[in-house]
Formats: sequence, C-alpha cells, structure tokens
Amino acid sequence: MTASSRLCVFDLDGTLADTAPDLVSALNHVLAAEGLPQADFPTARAFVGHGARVLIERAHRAHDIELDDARALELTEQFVGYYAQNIADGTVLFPHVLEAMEEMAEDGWAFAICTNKREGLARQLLDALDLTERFDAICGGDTFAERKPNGQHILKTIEAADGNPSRCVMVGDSPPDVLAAKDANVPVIAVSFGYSNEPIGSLDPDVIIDTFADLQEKADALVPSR
Ligand SMILES: O=C(O)COP(=O)(O)O
Ligand SMILES: [Mg+2]
Repeated sequence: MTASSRLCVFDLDGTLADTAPDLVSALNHVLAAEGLPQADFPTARAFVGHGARVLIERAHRAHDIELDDARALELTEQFVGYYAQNIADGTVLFPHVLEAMEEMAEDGWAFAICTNKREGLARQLLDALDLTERFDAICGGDTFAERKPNGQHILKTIEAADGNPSRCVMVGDSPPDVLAAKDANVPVIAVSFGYSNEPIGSLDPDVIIDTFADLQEKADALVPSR
C-alpha cells in the first residue's frame, strides 16, 4: 500500500466466497456423529457469520439442545477438523470477484480480509482459491482480542494492512459486518446474495449491491480517488 491507497476490506464467508456448501457439509458431519438429523441448507447457511462455535451452537439450538462449554468446544473442534480437510470441495468465489478486484487494483485499491472464520482456516481457503497474495492483511476471528461486530476487528485489520481508516470501505454480507463497520466508522457495502439471517437492508448499510460487477462504482463513490 502507498499513502494514497484506498483499502477495501472484505468479509469472507458469504461475501467473497460461497463457502456454505462446505460449511454445511462439515456441520452435517458433526450432526450425523451425534445421531441428529441433517441440517436444512438455507437454514444452516443463515447460521454462518459469527464463527464455527456459534454455527455449532445455533444448529443445536434448532433441536432445542443447549450445549455446555466443554461440549461446544469439543464439537467445534470436530467441525473444524472435518472442514479443514474439505475446505474447498464445493466452495467457489461469487461471480465477478476477480474482475472487480483486478479493476479496482488498477485504480489504486488495496485489499484485506476481516472474517470471523479462524485466521488459519481463512488462509487455508484463500490459498486453495489462489488469492492469498492479493491481500495486504488476512485477519480472522482469533487474530485479535476483538471480533466483528466489534469495530476494533476492522480497525486492527486496516492497521495490519497499513491502511488509513478514512480511506477504507468494508464489504460484507451479514449483521456482524455492518455493525462492526458502523462501530469503526467505516462506510459499508452489503452484498444481497450472502448468508444474512435478516434482511441486510434492515441494518442500514451505506449501499447494497446485487453483484460484484457494481462494487467498484459504489466503492469509488464512498471513497473517491485523489
Ligand atoms: O465462518 C463464519 O461464521 C463467519 O465468517 P465471515 O465473517 O467470513 O462471514
Ligand atoms: Mg459473512
């Protein structure tokens, strides 16, 4: 990054990458081992956004099962173990991600990842998608003491990327992304095609996009080049 660069901070699951097929497979692996029914895909997809443990807890709550701390940790490790082995089996980038990033990079945008996924898993996935080199920082839910919806997760990601918080935009799909961006006082673009468990417009993001083909225009309007 240079001093005049703009930084676009992306959420990962449900924003850059359609990871739900592999996340829900890993969840179903855990549920099957417990003798519980397989999760319904659209329902389970909406459990994504707060990290693996919350995904496991929400899937159990759907069966009226409240996990104690030790069991939640144990099942989360089972989930992560399976997911890490199958992390890019059914996962693809959302349409136009690469073109959008290439065009924005030509206009001086740099990129970072701020995800509630564990950093190690995020790096593993980005490696599998051959994207790692494009990001100046990759920060997960366990990288700092704070995670989304806390704005510090975004501000510390910006710092790790050597960015200037007044020259940044956040792009996300779910309430933690919009809430963290507002907390960090960073403008936020919400994608309409992600995994939010509530209509993303109800959180009042600055802009909603239906396709990454519209990202650069909206990002440029929020953070003009100079
Ligand atoms: O894995 C999750 O639950 C969250 O991941 P995200 O922050 O990239 O949406
Ligand atoms: Mg997400």
